[in-house]
Amino acid sequence: MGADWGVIIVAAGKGTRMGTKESKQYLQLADKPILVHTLEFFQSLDWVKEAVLVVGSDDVERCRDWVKEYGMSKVTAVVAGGTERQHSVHCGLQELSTDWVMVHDGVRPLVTAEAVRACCTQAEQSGASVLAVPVKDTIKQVNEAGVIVSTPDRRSLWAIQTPQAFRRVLLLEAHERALAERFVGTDDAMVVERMGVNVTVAEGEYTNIKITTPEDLPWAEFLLAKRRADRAEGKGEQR
Ligand SMILES: Nc1ccn([C@@H]2O[C@H](COP(=O)(O)OP(=O)(O)OP(=O)(O)O)[C@@H](O)[C@H]2O)c(=O)n1
Ligand SMILES: C[C@](O)(CO)[C@H](O)COP(=O)(O)O
Repeated sequence: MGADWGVIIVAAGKGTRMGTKESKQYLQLADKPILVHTLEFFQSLDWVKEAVLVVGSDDVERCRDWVKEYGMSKVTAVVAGGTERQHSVHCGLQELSTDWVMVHDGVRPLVTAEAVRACCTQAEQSGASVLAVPVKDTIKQVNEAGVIVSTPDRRSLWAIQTPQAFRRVLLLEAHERALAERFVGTDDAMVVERMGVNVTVAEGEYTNIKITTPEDLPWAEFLLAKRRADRAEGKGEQR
């Protein structure tokens, strides 16, 4: 990686689909809250110089305490997010000064350095790149009556993940425009794509799951335990 990078970790969601009283990013995964795993991961990447954490307004103080407690020296700001994920990213963007930025979901704690490196390397070449994996199932488009209306060619379908990596000025301009035009998308690539800018995909890993619904939790526990066991045997990524 030629450049210094910053990362915005968005964790201001309510976790409605998880259905727990405590928002999912604060649930325990093995020995630590999910969000702490994610923060520790980015703290460990040598090309990441700055991190901004975006959380719900009621959680800012406890997260600032965690940043101190867990020694997250790269976290330069903990700020309150907005009503939609996109608004939370916009809040985080105001706090970053690096030329290159990644946006990452706080609830994707199992991303690997190899995948993030691939995404950042590709972004430095193309200006905008996101991690993604080819879709493994046959996908159908279904209408309101439950009837299949089309079967898109699977070879062109990718499941999009984070991090999503961009030149900061590009992402800022795209977010400002989306805000002014009241466009709300489900990821950052969408706000950049609509400006007519090409966003490339970098192939990631199926294990970079977004913890979304209750069945994701035991799956994440398993993947984390396996990764730790592999590391103890000197296999896989060491950090
Ligand atoms: N207003 C929001 C909404 C989401 N997020 C963050 O964006 C990431 C991906 O969103 P998702 O998995 O959809 O999380 P939630 O919005 O919390 O989940 P749900 O849609 O089930 O309520 C999460 O880390 C979430 O905290 C955010 O920072 N601000
Ligand atoms: C950005 C994302 O992680 C890509 O998969 C996703 O769009 C996040 O939010 P969602 O609410 O689950 O769509």
